[in-house]
Amino acid sequence: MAGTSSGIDTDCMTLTRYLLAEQRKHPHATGDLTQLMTAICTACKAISTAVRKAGIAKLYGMAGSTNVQGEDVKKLDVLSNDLFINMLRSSYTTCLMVSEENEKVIEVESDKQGKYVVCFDPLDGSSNIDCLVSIGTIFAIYKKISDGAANIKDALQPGRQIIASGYCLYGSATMLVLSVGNGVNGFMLDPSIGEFILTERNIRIKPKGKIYSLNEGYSALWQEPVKKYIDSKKKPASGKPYGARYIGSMVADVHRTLCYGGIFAYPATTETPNGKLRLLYECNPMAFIMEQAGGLATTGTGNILDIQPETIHQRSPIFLGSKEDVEDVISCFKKYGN
Ligand SMILES: O=P(O)(O)OC[C@H]1O[C@](O)(COP(=O)(O)O)[C@@H](O)[C@@H]1O
Ligand SMILES: [Mg+2]
Ligand SMILES: [Mg+2]
Repeated sequence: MAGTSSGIDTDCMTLTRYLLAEQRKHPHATGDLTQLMTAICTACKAISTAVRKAGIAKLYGMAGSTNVQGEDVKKLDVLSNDLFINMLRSSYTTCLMVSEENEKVIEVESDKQGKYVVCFDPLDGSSNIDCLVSIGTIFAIYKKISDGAANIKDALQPGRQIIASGYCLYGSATMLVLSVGNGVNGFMLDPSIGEFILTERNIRIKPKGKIYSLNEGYSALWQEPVKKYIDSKKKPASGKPYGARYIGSMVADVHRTLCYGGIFAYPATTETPNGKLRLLYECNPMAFIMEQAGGLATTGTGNILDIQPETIHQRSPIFLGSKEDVEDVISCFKKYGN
C-alpha cells in the first residue's frame, strides 16, 4: 500500500477507481456495471448516514413515525428500500429488481432499462436496529438472460450466474465488501470525503476457524446432523472447544466469519424445514463472497450456488465459512442424515 512517512495512506484507491481499473481489463465492457455499482454505493452511503442518524434520533424526539414538525419519518427499512430502488432505477443499467421488502419483482420503466438484474436485502438484521447493533445491506447482480422483455426467469437464476455480489456493513465503521468474480475486496467508507476506500485487498478466509455461529435457542428443533456437528465443536475428541458468537444480523455474523474464520449457519428446524434466510438476496450473495474468498457454502447436502430457484422469496438452510469447517458439516449430513 502506498503511504507517506506520516503513515497516512496516499494510494486512496476508491471503489470507483477500482471498478474503472477492472473495467479496463475487459476491452468490450460498456461501463454499465461500474455505473450500476456506483448507484449501489450511493444507496449504501445514504443508508449509512440514515443508520447513524437513526441511532441518535431519540435525542431529538424523532424516533416515532412523526417528527417534532409533525412530518412523517420513514422507518429505516422502508427508507433503505426506497433509496435502493430509486438509485437502481435511475442508473439506466437495471431492468428487474427483487427486494426482500417487495412481494413481486420490480420492473424498471422501459425507457430506463439496462441489462442487469439486482436482488437485494436493503436492510438486514432489522431486529437489531432499535438496540444500536450492527446491521447491513446485501446484493447480488445478474445479467438478464431472456431475449425479449425482462421477466421472472431473469430473476430466478442460480447463484453460479452471479456477476457481482457483496454487502455493506453498518458497524463501528461502514464497510462494503465486494466480489466481481475475481476475489473479494473490502472498502471502508471515509465519511469525511464520502468515498469507499480499498482497505482490505484480496480477502481470504482461513481454511479452518475456531468459532461457530448460529441461533442455539432452536437447538431442540435441529436435525440430527446439525446436533452432532455442534456437539463435536463443544466437546471435541481432542483440542479446545470452539467459541460461540451470534449477533443475529447475517451481514455482521458473515463478516466476522470472513475475517476470523469458522462457520455461520442458519439451519432447518422441525418448524422451518427451509430455515429462515432467503436464497436470492441473503444466501446466494453471501455464498458467492465465501467461495471467492476460498470458503464454501452448503445447504448441508448441496452447494448453495447450484440451487435452481423456483420462487423469488424462497428460503434455504445455509452453512457457510471456512472450507474445512463446512466440509465437516457436509460429512455430518452424509453420516447422520436420512
Ligand atoms: O432471530 P433469528 O431467528 O436468529 O434470525 C436472525 C437472522 O434473521 C435476519 O435478521 C433476517 O434478515 P432481515 O432482518 O433482513 O429480515 C438475519 O440478518 C439474521 O441472520
Ligand atoms: Mg435479511
Ligand atoms: Mg431485510
